[in-house]
Amino acid sequence: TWFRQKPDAPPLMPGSLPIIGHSHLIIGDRKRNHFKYTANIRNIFFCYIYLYCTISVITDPEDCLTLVNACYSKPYIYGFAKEFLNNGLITADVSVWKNHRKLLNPAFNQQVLNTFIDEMNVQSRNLVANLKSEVGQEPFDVRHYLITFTLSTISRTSLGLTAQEQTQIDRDYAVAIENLLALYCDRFQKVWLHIGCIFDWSALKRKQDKLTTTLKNIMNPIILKRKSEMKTKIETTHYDDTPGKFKPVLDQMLQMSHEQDVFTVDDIREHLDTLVAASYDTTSSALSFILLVIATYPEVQNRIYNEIQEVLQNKDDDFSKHDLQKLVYLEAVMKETMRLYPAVPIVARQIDVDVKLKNCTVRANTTGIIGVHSLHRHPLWGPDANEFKPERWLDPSRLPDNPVLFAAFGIGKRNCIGKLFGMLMMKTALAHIVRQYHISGSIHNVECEFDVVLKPVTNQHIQLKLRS
Ligand code: HEM
Repeated sequence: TWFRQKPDAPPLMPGSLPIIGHSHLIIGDRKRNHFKYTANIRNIFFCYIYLYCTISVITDPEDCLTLVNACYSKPYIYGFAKEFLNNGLITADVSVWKNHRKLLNPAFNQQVLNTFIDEMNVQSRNLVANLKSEVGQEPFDVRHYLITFTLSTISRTSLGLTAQEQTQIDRDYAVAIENLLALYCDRFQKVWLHIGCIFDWSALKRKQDKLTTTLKNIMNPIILKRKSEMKTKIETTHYDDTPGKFKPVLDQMLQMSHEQDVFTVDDIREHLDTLVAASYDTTSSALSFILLVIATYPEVQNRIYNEIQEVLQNKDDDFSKHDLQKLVYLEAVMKETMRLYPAVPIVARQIDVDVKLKNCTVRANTTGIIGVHSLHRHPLWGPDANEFKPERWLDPSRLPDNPVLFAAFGIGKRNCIGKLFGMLMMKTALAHIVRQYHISGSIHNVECEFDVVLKPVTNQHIQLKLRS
């Protein structure tokens, strides 16, 4: 109330009642909590407003940029994952984040990513092979196939694992990390467990400790083993540092740690766990939406298929970096889907200092929410902002001038470090799938759930037919 009384305070969202604010809008049965997509987003915003009276949802592109350039901290709920991810980029305090992000940025540049394409092809072929069991069958939920694909690709390229280590990641690590992320969501919804001393005595905390220990016990031996192998190679001058050669992110961090004395073993584990946690749910969810869109529009699917046929000389070859660059229509479809159905529909920042926006001031010690979903359907996209039109991405004059309006990977300096990685991994997988299968289904009646990311959960089934 004190904040709202200030003359330059942000306007209050409609629907607020005295004392209870917007909380009446989130009371309802399970069905109501499974809103259709747009309603679901509204629900999320209300939920936030209910939980934190001092929250501002920002949807003006210039204001969004002003805010993310002024504030790099994350709100306190990110602290739920601190015990597990600590100095990892998502949860790190600003001083550590600035330093580590600068060090890690080169590990995700285009040159390095090009060396990951072979592995992406291998994992995409595995995905296509796994999907074979669904060909000609009833409609099915593709999500768990996509999770397996994403997890294998990210762990192979980040960790460079042996087949045996990879099996453990696919089996034990995947289950534990999924359970841990679900646990954070559970805590988020039980507001009383936000209070540290109450949470510390809860069954949820005991479960969290067990899962965190399991995950640390899987990752730590992998790092220590590789560290000692690398040390031996460096000491015996057998270490191959040829530029352009595949080097997993783990090896890049170990090399930095050796040469610049920067990362501890704990830091490295936290970064690797963060990469897995930040990538597998987001990427598999984005891929689910894209497959659903491709399934919905047969003419779009045909155009993608024809583009693939034109680009590949030998129809069964792997996709090279040049082939992938030429798949411009596929990329347009990916971006347009991420615009209409962003896997991360909101991004949050802790506001550390008063920030003056165009028409109001958001106060220090409150939370700012960047409304990604609203930016993506902003009137600046034109009168067809709510329509699926991939062609707009092929003609720069049809795109809004302000790039902030596409925020699927966040905006500003603390945006997604895996943006290019995610796009490359998804493009390779989609090209392999569309080349092999004809997909049918519909996105129109899909209902979504929002936990860590937004994902399709009802009416999301697709069907596959082998292409002749
Ligand atoms: C389609 C796939 C993906 C989507 C939609 C996505 C989206 C996002 C978004 C919206 C953020 C938050 C930015 C912010 O707070 O402003 C983020 C952060 C992050 N993402 Fe992604 N991401 C994807 C894939 C990946 C992949 C493949 C990786 C790893 C290789 C990754 C690693 C990260 C990390 C480490 C952060 C934290 C960055 C920081 O705070 O410096 N993401 N991502």
